[in-house]
Amino acid sequence: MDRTLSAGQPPKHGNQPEGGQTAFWTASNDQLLQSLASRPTGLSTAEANERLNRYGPNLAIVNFRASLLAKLGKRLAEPLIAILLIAALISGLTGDWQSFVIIVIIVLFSIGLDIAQERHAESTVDALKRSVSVTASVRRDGKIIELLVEDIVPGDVVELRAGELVPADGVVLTSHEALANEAVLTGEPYLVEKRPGPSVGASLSDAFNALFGGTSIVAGEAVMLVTATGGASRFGAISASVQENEPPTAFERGVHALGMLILRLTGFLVLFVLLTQLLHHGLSLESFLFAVALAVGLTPELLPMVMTVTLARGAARMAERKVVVKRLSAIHDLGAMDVLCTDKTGTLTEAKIAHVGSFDVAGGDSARVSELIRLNSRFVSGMRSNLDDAILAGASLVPNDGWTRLDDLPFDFDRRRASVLVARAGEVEMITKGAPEALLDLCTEVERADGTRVPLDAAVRAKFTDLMEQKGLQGLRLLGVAFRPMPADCREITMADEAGLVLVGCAAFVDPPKASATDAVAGLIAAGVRVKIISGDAAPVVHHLVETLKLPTRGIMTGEEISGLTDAALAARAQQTDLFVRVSPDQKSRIVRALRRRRHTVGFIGDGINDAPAIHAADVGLSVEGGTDVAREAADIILLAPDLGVLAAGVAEGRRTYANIMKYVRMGTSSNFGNMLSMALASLVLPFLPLAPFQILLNNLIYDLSEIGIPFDTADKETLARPQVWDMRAVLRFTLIMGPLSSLFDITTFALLHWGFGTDVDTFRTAWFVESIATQILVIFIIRTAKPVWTSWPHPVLISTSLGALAIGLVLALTPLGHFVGFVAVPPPILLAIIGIVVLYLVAAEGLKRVAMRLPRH
Ligand SMILES: Nc1ncnc2c1ncn2[C@@H]1O[C@H](COP(=O)(O)OP(=O)(O)OP(=O)(O)O)[C@@H](O)[C@H]1O
Ligand SMILES: [Mg+2]
Repeated sequence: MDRTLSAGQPPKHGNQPEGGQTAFWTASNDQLLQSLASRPTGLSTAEANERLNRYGPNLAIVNFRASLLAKLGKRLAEPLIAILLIAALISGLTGDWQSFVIIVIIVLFSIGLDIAQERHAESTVDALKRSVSVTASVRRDGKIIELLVEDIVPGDVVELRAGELVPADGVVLTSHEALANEAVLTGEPYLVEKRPGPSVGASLSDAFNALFGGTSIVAGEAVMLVTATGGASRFGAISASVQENEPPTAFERGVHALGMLILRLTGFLVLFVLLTQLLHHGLSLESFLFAVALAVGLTPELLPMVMTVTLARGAARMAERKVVVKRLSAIHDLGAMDVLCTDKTGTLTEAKIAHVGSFDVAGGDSARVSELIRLNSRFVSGMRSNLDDAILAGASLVPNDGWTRLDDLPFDFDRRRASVLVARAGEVEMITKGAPEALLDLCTEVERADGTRVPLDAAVRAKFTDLMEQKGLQGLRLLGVAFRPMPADCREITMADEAGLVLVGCAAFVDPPKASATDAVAGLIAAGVRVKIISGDAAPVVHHLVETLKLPTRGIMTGEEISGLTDAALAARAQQTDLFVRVSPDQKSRIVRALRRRRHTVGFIGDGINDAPAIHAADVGLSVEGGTDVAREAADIILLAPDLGVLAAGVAEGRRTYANIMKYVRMGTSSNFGNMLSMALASLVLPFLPLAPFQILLNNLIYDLSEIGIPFDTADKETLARPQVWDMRAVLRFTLIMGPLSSLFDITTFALLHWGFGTDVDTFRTAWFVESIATQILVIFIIRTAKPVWTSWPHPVLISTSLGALAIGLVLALTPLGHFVGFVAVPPPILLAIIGIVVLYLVAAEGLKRVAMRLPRH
């Protein structure tokens, strides 16, 4: 079999089964270049365009956005809608065309609204996502260009650096200490070294020369030849299934559980009504249709629409404040978030790092330190950090000092250092820079200002440690600098060479604190969000920052302490601690998981490679526009302006979303449910049905209309002031208080009409219709807020949809138009009595809601 050929000819669409892909990594690079008709300098634009047409875009999920038809199909299959459609069918078959038409309108209305809103939401989110999409450096026409990942084709040659995502499947052409994180593919947290092949084994674990789309480079650099893109790549198939089964948020689970509960209650109620009707009046078509109409009335068919619209509006509003939401449901998590973890650079500081000086072991100014650290930064490969930029800021670009680079060991966040091997006039030296405390442990000697070397004894060590502490407390970030003379024939270095070093001193950097952070943190704390700082930097620097910004924090833990703790012990400690210093990337995510174990809803904001695992582990992962690709890819939300202040606005948005969905839920569980329940009960006592089946449906349709405005509503300051988490007990409490209240007034109405006024069937139904519509709709103004109704003003859209729907209902019931649906003129005394009951109900609801909405005590 010609495996190289099939690797070069990926299918245009479709998911190849995992493992169904050939082991392209067993072919030599020359073979692959040949079969892909490519060369190390890359493709030409013409070739690339032709291939883009042939193979399609490099998207993990081809046509993931389902077609309109598929969306329609999905919705028609939902149980709620299925119930409605069966009901319509039965009505139609039994000749009840009015019910048939009304149910069909309800279905079309709810599905149409839902799909339209979802499409709108998708296009909003897609546009936003595109604005933060990831690019790759591709060799085209002999130049290096930044290209959207989706435009990459088989045969492309891509340059990868630490912090970047691998955009497609391919092989390593050349590499320099490249380490890949393939956890998405293998589940293994270890970093895998990548170097040119071919490899001999066909299994995934042998593929040291293969790079897979969706994994990332965390250290070093590599140049890759793309062999498969889009759905033909290995990760394409996996991510398609992952994406579809994204686990629901706690909030979505709660809403779903409630939906199922209502569904079950509905089933029970319908059977109950059917049975009693059967016993009382024998089998009748009308009572059957009545039961069906009750079921329709009980279904919260607008819930999906309310969820999508509130989220999409939330996303759009957040976009205005330069916050891009990649995963819509993250808005819920943001509203529920009660702990925010942040790294230091960029969020709490300006990330404008400047190299302000260097000192030797005795604390004196040192030009030697500056010279060595510059050599290191100049020759080191891999990710260029902002510290390197600061070091090289003043230096000339191509200094003619005779030094040449032989080899290097790029920076990674676990070693926290970087080394270069350099030579000049036969003299070979390794120069290492990194976190000074750790560097100190690798040193055996120190170089003094006069150039002499002395052993690094306890006294020197203590003095130097003291010095670092002092400088750190002044807010200076430090990088230690050391060197090691190497044999003249040395051409390569390994990690084992990073020992027996000669310490020279430290370079000092400033990164000004961000003044706006003080208010932003205060705002978050006032909103019930605890802020924790998780930094790879040293304790004194973080302390200084916290003091300068006057951040209220308690407790501190170091990475060293954390590494000695079990997950359970860490969970207990992490809750009480706000500062974490010298932590590794892995520890950042351990802290996040520990806090989640303690039932906190945790946010994590960061920009580096070292933050990506924690961003991924958090309930809501946040990154910033300038962050590394891996961090931005792992994030659910991206801040275009790295400002914690906008985050407070995002949190408020999440809570508003939550509040509005709760309004719909409360309406459904109390007034609507109460009404339907009353009707079921009344049907047992009354010699006739309280409403004709299609009148119930009409009632339901008008009620639905009144609720379209809910997603637009405003939320009270009090609601925005604390994290909002789905609380089933609170929902049940509300239902058990407000539901019976509504039933009480319904039954009073029944009694008054039937026994008090002794009305005939049609008058009864007309009057009941008016009472039912008015109470159901108007109560929204009461239960939309926990505050006295007159102190909280609803959004104009909600006012108009509610009052508009009410007007339609009243016109239908009280004007000659009502004759078409079986209504008659209601005598004024009855009308007055109904108005009285409605007013009394609203007053009672206003009085009781405080009890019903009282927060559970923690
Ligand atoms: N380019 C580099 N070369 C050598 N050492 C480095 C380099 N960059 C960072 N370090 C060391 O690694 C440590 C951790 O890196 P860094 O401070 O970026 O972590 P972090 O968790 O992102 O911190 P922050 O909270 O400031 O964002 C630094 O304090 C420094 O000692
Ligand atoms: Mg950082």
